[in-house]
This record gives sequence, C-alpha cells and structure tokens, in this order.
Amino acid sequence: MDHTGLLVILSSPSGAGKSTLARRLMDWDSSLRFSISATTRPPRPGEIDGEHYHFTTPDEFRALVDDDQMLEHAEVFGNFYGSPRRPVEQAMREGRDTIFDVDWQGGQQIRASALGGHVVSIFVLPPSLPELERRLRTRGQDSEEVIAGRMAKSRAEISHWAEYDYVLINEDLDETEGQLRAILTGERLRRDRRAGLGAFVKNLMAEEQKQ
Ligand SMILES: Nc1nc2c(ncn2[C@@H]2O[C@H](COP(=O)(O)OP(=O)(O)O)[C@@H](O)[C@H]2O)c(=O)[nH]1
Ligand SMILES: Nc1ncnc2c1ncn2[C@@H]1O[C@H](COP(=O)(O)OP(=O)(O)O)[C@@H](O)[C@H]1O
Repeated sequence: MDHTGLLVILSSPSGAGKSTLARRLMDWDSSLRFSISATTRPPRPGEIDGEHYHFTTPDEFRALVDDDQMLEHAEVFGNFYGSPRRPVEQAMREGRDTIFDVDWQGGQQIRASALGGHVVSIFVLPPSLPELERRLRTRGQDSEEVIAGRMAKSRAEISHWAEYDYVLINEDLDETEGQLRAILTGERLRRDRRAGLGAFVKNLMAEEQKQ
C-alpha cells in the first residue's frame, strides 16, 4: 500500500535512554531511518562523523540554517543541533519512517512544520532523577561537570512531557522497547487507514458483488 513515512520523535532528559531505545527499534525493523543530526558539539570517543552526528563548525552549521537545509534546529547545552531536511523528505517519499532524537524545541518545531501531520511524538521519562544521574555516570562518556550540567537541565526538559502523544517510563529496557514497538505498529495501521484503505475496501466490495 502506498503511504508516506512517519516522523517518530523521541525526546527525554539526557541519559533517560533515547539513543539506546532508538538503536533497539532499528535492530527490530531495518526499514527505520535514523535522522542524523548536525551538531557543533565535539565528538565523544567512539562517535563516528556521518553515523552518530554530522560534526560541524559553528560557521558550517549557520550556513546550513541560512540555506534552509534544517527541518529544525536549536541550541542545547551550549551547542547547536539540527535535523537535516532532505533525507527526511526522501524517506517520507519512500514510505520509510524516520526516528528523531531531538529535544523539546526540536519536537515543537517539527510538529509546527509543514510535515507536522506525520509526527508521532514520544517522551521518555527516567524512573527517578537519581537513576537518571546513575545512567549518565555509567554511560561513562561525560565529565562530572557535563553530568552536573545535564542534571541541572533535566527538569526543564521534563516539564515539556505533556506536549507529546505518548509518555513512557523507561524502567525496564525490554518493556519500554515493547511499548515502542506497539506504538509504531498501531500508528502505522492508523496511517495506512488514512492513506489507502478506502480504495482497498471499495475493491473488496466490488469483488463480492461480482460473485
Ligand atoms: N533540537 C534538536 N535537538 C537535538 C538534535 N540532536 C540531538 N538533540 C538533543 O540534544 C541533546 C544532547 O544530545 P547529545 O549531545 O547527543 O547528548 P546525550 O543526549 O546525552 O546523548 C539531547 O536532548 C538530544 O535529544 C537535533 O537535531 N535537534
Ligand atoms: N531501562 C534502562 N535501565 C538501565 N539502564 C538503561 C536503561 N535505558 C538506558 N540505559 C543506560 O543508560 C545510559 C544512557 O542511555 P542513552 O540511551 O545514552 O540515553 P540518552 O540518549 O537519552 O541520553 C546508557 O548507558 C544506557 O545503556
């Protein structure tokens, strides 16, 4: 059936588990596309340019924005982040769903864009703030200073939870992954109903009359 790809937005305070969940969803369904953001943040050890992020200088980033190549962009934790527009439009044309790992500002901008009708938004909460801090620490990729900065901003991010279609508490990773799969399956069925089931049912009825 012909359909347009969905834009699946995942937001959460840093460390709640978005990237881990996005990776698991893509292992489950290889047709899902991850929106690789551009950022002015320096790469962490092990991060690959063009795979985790497109790492850019502030000047390069500004040029992309000025050239209208960003579907959305925002400043987060003192760095710029943005979602390139073209790969998203291409995936939509191919009927492939795109996953975005963006903050609340990105969520608001994509929802308000011309593509907003295709958005499914999901907010991921940690079971508690001490557990969030523990996860940031066990990820082992940020300095104490960076962790303190992210914890300080976590309440501001969480305050936007009610803007999202779904809100999941990521306590048990397998359970949250199951909930995400269920959401995606349900939202795809809703999309297919909008996109083309009318024609399918018309055909079905016509066949019945022929018999
Ligand atoms: N608005 C927006 N936010 C983004 C984008 N890419 C990443 N972010 C957000 O920026 C924040 C920091 O991301 P990152 O530096 O990878 O740190 P991490 O979330 O701790 O792994 C997270 O809240 C991301 O969701 C983007 O393209 N646009
Ligand atoms: N449900 C969970 N239980 C325990 N640890 C988790 C859970 N979800 C994620 N983590 C761990 O927490 C850390 C932060 O997760 P990550 O996916 O990097 O978060 P985010 O992308 O939201 O910043 C990682 O070390 C990850 O393995």
